[in-house]
Amino acid sequence: MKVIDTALPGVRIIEPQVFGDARGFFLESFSARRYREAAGIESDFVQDNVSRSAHGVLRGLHFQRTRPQGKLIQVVEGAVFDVAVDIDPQSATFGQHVAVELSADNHRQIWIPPGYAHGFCVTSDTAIFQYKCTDYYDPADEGGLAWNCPELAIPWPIQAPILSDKDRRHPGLREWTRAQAR
Ligand SMILES: Cc1cn([C@H]2C[C@H](O)[C@@H](COP(=O)(O)OP(=O)(O)O[C@H]3O[C@@H](C)C(=O)[C@@H](O)[C@H]3O)O2)c(=O)[nH]c1=O
Repeated sequence: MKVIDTALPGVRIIEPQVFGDARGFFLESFSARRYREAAGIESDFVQDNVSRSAHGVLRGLHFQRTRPQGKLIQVVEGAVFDVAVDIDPQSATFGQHVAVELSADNHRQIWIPPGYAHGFCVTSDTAIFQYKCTDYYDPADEGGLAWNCPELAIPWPIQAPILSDKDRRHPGLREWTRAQAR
């Protein structure tokens, strides 16, 4: 498998080895020892999630405030534009993002360590999105940032995405940072 570093500390793109034959293909989507040795993922995953979304759906930007989740993400049907944002005010890359296409065709995964905001939008007719998490979901701990915050300047490939009510109400980076400092 191939591991590609990104501009954000610890955020890595992983290309699993794909074994194709006349029947289709096979790949290992996670293996604790190899992902630790090759990609530096030490984590114990405790929760696996699957979501299905239609074209133009955007979920994000999400994080958990006190129990941040590391996420190992892949798409098993369709394609998404996936984004991680550095939300650590002490970080040299605070406010910067990494974006990658994850699709059922390119088999790419992204590893986002705990402490980043994450979101994606669906560029295919539908997408099935699958991810492993290093901590449990806690609705009381959820935080969010506005997907279209001008300071983040994320080049989303979709202009008028379909959002949840919750995702329409998130603050921008500056407002969120100010609220943290209080
Ligand atoms: C995320 C999550 C949601 N839920 C429930 C809560 C709610 O009723 C329903 C839908 O929740 P949401 O609207 O928050 O789902 P969604 O917008 O898909 O949330 C996800 O977005 C992506 C971008 C992430 O990074 C994930 O960590 C997660 O925040 O599912 C769980 O039971 N467990 C979970 O782990």
